[in-house]
Amino acid sequence: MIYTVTFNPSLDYIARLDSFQSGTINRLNYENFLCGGKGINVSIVLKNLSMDSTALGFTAGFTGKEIERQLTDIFHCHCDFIHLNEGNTRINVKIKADNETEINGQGPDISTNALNALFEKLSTLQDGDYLVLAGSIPNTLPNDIYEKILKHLSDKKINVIVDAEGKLLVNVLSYHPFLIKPNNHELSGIFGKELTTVEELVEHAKLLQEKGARNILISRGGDGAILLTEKGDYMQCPAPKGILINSVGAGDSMVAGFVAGYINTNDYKEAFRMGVASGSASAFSENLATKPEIDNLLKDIII
Ligand SMILES: Nc1ncnc2c1ncn2[C@@H]1O[C@H](COP(=O)(O)OP(=O)(O)O)[C@@H](O)[C@H]1O
Ligand SMILES: O=P(O)(O)OC[C@H]1O[C@](O)(COP(=O)(O)O)[C@@H](O)[C@@H]1O
Repeated sequence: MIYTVTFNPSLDYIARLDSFQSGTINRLNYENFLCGGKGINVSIVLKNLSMDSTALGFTAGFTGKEIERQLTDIFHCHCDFIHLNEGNTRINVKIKADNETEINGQGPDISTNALNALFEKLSTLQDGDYLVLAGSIPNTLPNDIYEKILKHLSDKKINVIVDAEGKLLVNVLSYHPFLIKPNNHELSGIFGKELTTVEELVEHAKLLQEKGARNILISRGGDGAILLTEKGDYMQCPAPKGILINSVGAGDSMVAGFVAGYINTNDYKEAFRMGVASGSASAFSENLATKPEIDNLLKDIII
């Protein structure tokens, strides 16, 4: 089974306009509310690739209800969220004008009881399962929470994928996650310096491998991606050419594509191709990538 965990889901408010000016009234020419949050997006793209998963995490209030409605009724994903008694799941604002501006909320508090309920659900995972821990946590939680989950599961052989920033990510490395997916900015942030060339990115990703990560997928937006595998090799892939429409969820789609590709083929190169195709297919469409969109790019991706 595949499980995704989103501590901090979001209703993504996509606001499109020709140009955006702060300090004045801006009128939109397109708006939409899409359920989001990193693990949730992974579950949706997995489903688009005909792979079932269970979306776990925390939802609250009217926004939380809308996320569950969309996930179940529109995307046909299986979800098993813990409902928080107070607050509302955040709304993240994505302004698409001459450039992209994102305003991500902080998210509701997660009580100790709710946290315990998640750990209980995770106790049912079994050897061979895949677990995707993705996205930020409300800042009332300690940044070793992903590490605590891995510790809780350490007596089982779970393939853990972590897509998170800073300490939240670095703290899990000693538990040998199957895959981590920093983008180039997140990798730079971990080392406190701007990493731009392939050589610099690979050199620093290797340091994270030395700390325990098995496979590292570095996404680089329109510049493509790099994969370092546990076999000690690395490969890179340019991004397919296309028109950028909405990059929200491109990284999550890449994670979903990689996991689906690996489960189907047991081959890192194929998983990497599927990851790149899925990330770019999402970037080239208004919504998250569908299978036909992914297949259409996949045929031209050569590594
Ligand atoms: N402008 C783009 N053109 C083509 N592919 C893109 C573009 N933006 C993202 N992608 C694809 O999606 C992947 C993940 O995107 P990225 O922006 O790096 O992730 P994140 O959303 O986590 O920051 C990239 O490696 C690439 O394959
Ligand atoms: O949890 P974070 O880091 O605030 O990110 C949440 C945001 O990330 C997304 O999941 C998109 O992620 P990516 O663009 O990195 O794939 C949005 O749906 C959501 O608004």
